[in-house]
Amino acid sequence: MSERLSEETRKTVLAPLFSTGWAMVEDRDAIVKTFKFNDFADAFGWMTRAAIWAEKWNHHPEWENVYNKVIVTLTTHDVDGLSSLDAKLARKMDGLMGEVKAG
Ligand SMILES: C[C@H](O)[C@H](O)[C@H]1CNC2=NC(N)=NC(=O)C2=N1
Repeated sequence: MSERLSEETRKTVLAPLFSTGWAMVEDRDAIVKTFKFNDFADAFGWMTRAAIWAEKWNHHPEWENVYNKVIVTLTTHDVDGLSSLDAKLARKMDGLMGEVKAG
């Protein structure tokens, strides 16, 4: 089971994610990013890849897909805040962008 990120750890773990477009959600301990693709097929293909990792790690995103956009919010419900699993999934999602054409 994952633990909530400490103040010290979150500085080092979250800073690189903020530089790739992730941001803190205003009223909760969660991060959010909008991923944009060429079209729905690319967006859904990316979601399928991300879903396989989410299931493998038993860590699931809150996300919404509107045509070529996927708005992802990551937080760890079990600890009511951010854990290292959120950072791990965020990095994976960023990495998977290399497997589809970005819009
Ligand atoms: C019972 C199950 O293992 C847990 O509810 C898992 C499933 N996926 C999860 N996903 C996320 N994002 N946070 C969790 O705390 C979480 N917990």
